[in-house]
Amino acid sequence: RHRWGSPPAPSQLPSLLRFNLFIEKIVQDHYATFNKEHIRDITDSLIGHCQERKTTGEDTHIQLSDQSIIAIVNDLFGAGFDTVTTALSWCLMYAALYPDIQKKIQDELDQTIGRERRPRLSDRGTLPYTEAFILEMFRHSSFLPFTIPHRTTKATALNGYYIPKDTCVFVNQWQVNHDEKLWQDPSAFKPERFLNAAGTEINRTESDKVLTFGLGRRRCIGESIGRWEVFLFLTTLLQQLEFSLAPGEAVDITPQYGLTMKYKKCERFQIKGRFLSNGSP
Ligand code: HEM
Repeated sequence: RHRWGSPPAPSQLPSLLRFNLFIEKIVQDHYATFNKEHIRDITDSLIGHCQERKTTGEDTHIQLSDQSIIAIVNDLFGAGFDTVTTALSWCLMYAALYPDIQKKIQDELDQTIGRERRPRLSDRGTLPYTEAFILEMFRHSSFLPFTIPHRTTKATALNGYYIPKDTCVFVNQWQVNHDEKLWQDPSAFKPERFLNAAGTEINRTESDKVLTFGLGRRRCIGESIGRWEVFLFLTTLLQQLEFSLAPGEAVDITPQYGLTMKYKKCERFQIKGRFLSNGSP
């Protein structure tokens, strides 16, 4: 089965097979080294859950087969890997395109965390400009333009629209994130739009309008971990490194249509260490 529902095109099969084998091997390695006293990650936790049910003889209907464990790990990798790496690549692109904005993030990191230690998850509430930048990256790129297609299980009405049973429904997140009725100058990249006037706090009314993780019962289950990952990787990178466009590098950030949209062209960034006295990479 293709990651998110639709059947794979024949050209995708080899990489999908490789992906499945890759996950299968991870699960096998976990089985081989499993120790219920030392749960290392979600794969261990699923195996533990499975074995516990086997030994206690609990309701076998809910028992997970080994094959389902592979499928669940597969889904989590599939849904959680490309999304977070795509978010990070857009973060770096906006940082390189807007050096002043990148500098504001780095000033905030220098003032709040300093240079002696690496950023931690617990720093997140103390870096409003960085948080505003991440929100603006999600809004402006809208790299997941649509949510997963779902099907109505019964006829319903929404905002005065009648939707028959068995209709395919999904949300156009890109439209919401660029709606001129909701946003001032939606095509501009402005992290400040999410800050209060003093620049010290996130304006929750504005941030709640950004649509990135879907809506309702089938919204993303990895939202929280996804936001934390983007925060931690981005702050760790920008604390240490400065990203810029390489001279003569052809850059085209037109999003390429797909499940997650990547920018069209940028082969490399120029990267400098921030703490090296001669500034060399
Ligand atoms: C920046 C990161 C991420 C973004 C933007 C994102 C976005 C989304 C979106 C738009 C959906 C579809 C929601 C809908 O159809 O209404 C979704 C579903 C899902 N996401 Fe994420 N996601 C991210 C990270 C993750 C991570 C890290 C995981 C797992 C650890 C994950 C697991 C899932 C799963 C399992 C679903 C399907 C949920 C269901 O059908 O009930 N996602 N995600």
